[in-house]
Amino acid sequence: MAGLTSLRSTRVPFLTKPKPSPLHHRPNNFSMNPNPGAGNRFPVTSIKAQQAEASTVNKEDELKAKDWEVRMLQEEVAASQGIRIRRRPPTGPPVHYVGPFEFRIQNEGNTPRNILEEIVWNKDVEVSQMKQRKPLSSLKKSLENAPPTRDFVGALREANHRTGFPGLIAEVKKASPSRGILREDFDPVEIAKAYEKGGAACLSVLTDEKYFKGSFENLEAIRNAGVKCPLLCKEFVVDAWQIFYARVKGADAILLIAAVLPDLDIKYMTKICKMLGLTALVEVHDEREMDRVLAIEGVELIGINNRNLETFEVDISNTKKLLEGERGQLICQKDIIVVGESGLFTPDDIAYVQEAGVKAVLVGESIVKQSDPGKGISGLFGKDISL
Ligand SMILES: O=P(O)(O)OC[C@@H](O)[C@@H](O)c1c[nH]c2ccccc12
Repeated sequence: MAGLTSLRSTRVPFLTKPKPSPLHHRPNNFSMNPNPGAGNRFPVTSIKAQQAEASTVNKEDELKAKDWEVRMLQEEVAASQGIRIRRRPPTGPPVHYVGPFEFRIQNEGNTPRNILEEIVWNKDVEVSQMKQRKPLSSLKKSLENAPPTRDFVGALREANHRTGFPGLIAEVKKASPSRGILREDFDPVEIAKAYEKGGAACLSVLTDEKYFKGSFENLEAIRNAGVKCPLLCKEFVVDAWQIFYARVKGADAILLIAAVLPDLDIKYMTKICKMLGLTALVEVHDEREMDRVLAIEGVELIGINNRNLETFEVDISNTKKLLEGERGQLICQKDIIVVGESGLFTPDDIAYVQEAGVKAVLVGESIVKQSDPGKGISGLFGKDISL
């Protein structure tokens, strides 16, 4: 993100003088008349109305400029943390913009650079529309009578102790941008029940519709069908509103992606999760993201994604790489549970990530594709883990 990192050096503060406001152009006798009404060409009321109108226009312009500057600063902070995903498509400064960022937008296309960025940009629009339909105040009302959440981390630890294998988070996943449709006859409740019967400790339910063909209805239906496993809402969170929404729809845990969220967002959102009784699964893909997340107080569950969400490349040795040396030691000291995510198909794969240090795994494709997803679990572990 050279554009952002180079911002500081290219910033030329207030090179251009602020444009005079329309009020500066008023005729001399326009508003300074100490004796209004006497021989004035402009009636006083219309002068006041014009002044008021001009000042509202100025205020609006000013607010737009401030809003834009805040966004530029947020992007600068994100870039300084190595985050390559831009939260929204870049826009030029508002009309009449004068200020430190005026040389900022240069040669930047507003097409997403990769699939993750595209998903995030879409999510931003989707969430702002959903927020209008269901404002936070109404979500908070729905939560007044919500049943308590289930202990997601507790279920993983318990399964790990009981089976000697990493606790399984089995994913209810119909499709993905990298693999297309995984299963045509997709009944989310039936799949969820089969997973539970097959020994899954927790379930992950994709809720993104556009790219993963999931939905919040699926999450709600699984919750209401009497499934006891704690449920992870698998979503691209860009706004704290989504956390409240997930809780209303029956989630016990929610995904936060470090490639998308700067540290401050992760801190703030993990606090909101705690307040709502939800577990945050904070997902990382490389060393830098792992180090950022390890420096945040209160994170108890970290997922290592073996899939690069920008390129779709899958490499399960990523889990091992990120748990080697001091990072692994720090994770042990902090008693953090690590989840090995994506690309796990065989008992050997499970043994490999377990050896690397994970206490849990997140698996979708290899089990959802089986005609009986419950039996798919025995195939994955090489053993029936339901007993
Ligand atoms: O189907 P797989 O390769 O077993 O992967 C499951 C899960 O790890 C993957 O769906 C996933 C991990 N992190 C994500 C973030 C968003 C969407 C999807 C994901």
